Amino acid sequence: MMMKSDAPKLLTLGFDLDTWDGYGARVPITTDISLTTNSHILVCGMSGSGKSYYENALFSKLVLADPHGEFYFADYKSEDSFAYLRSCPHYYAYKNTLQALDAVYARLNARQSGEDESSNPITLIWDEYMANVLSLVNEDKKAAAVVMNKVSEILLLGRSLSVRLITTMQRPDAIAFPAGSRLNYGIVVALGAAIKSIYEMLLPDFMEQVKGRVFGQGEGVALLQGSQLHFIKVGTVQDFERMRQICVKALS
Ligand SMILES: Nc1ncnc2c1ncn2[C@@H]1O[C@H](COP(=O)(O)OP(=O)(O)OP(=O)(O)O)[C@@H](O)[C@H]1O
Repeated sequence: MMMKSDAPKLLTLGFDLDTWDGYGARVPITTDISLTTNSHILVCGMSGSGKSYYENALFSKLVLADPHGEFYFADYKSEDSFAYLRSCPHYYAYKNTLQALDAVYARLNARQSGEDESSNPITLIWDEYMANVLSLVNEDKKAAAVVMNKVSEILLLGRSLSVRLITTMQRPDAIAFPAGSRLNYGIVVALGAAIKSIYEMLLPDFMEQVKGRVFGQGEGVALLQGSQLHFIKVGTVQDFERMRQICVKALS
């Protein structure tokens, strides 16, 4: 049997934006990422909103929160933000991103069948998921559907099997998440300009609270478990070298 620990494990998502801007105080916004909660994370925002910067910072914080975690990184765009990860065995760029998905999906299936009795958290971080899916759809619709179904299965079944998905994209259109699986992101972060159509998809019940808000780069909203809305500021990374070392080690 999988041995599961449901002790709370806290991940800091950012800092309360209004307290920071109003009083200069950094009040962390944290969330439980133990097996008792749904800790799939969706990060979205337009180009330049600070997604990649946030992803690096979040990745290193997650490694510290999940010291026994296993990590895979799929980097579809494969540009400079994650270049330092290129030599890591669990880093998969451009056309190889599906290998990361297949590795994680196989682990999900092995845990589901009972063949794999481990329960340490397995996390797949997938940068530019939507762009990757759109490109697959253009190449081969059936193959793209298989990929989207695997992603949906991870979103639907991952929590209890300790398999987590973190995806970033500009617009999280429902088309890339069959069977309504987008609802299974327990943590949703939208950075930068408040795009009404994106908020309507992700925060339909919170439109009044976000009305009139303006967000700059590295600022935005975080919705936790579909019910707690926060306005967050990512803040600056204090020690890039240490952050990179933590991420490299996690993918090695
Ligand atoms: N919180 C932050 N603090 C300081 N600089 C930031 C922050 N967020 C982003 N930046 C800087 O802003 C620029 C754009 O950020 P980033 O590349 O993360 O955006 P992006 O949303 O990933 O854009 P794209 O989708 O085009 O890759 C980068 O130079 C990055 O270093």
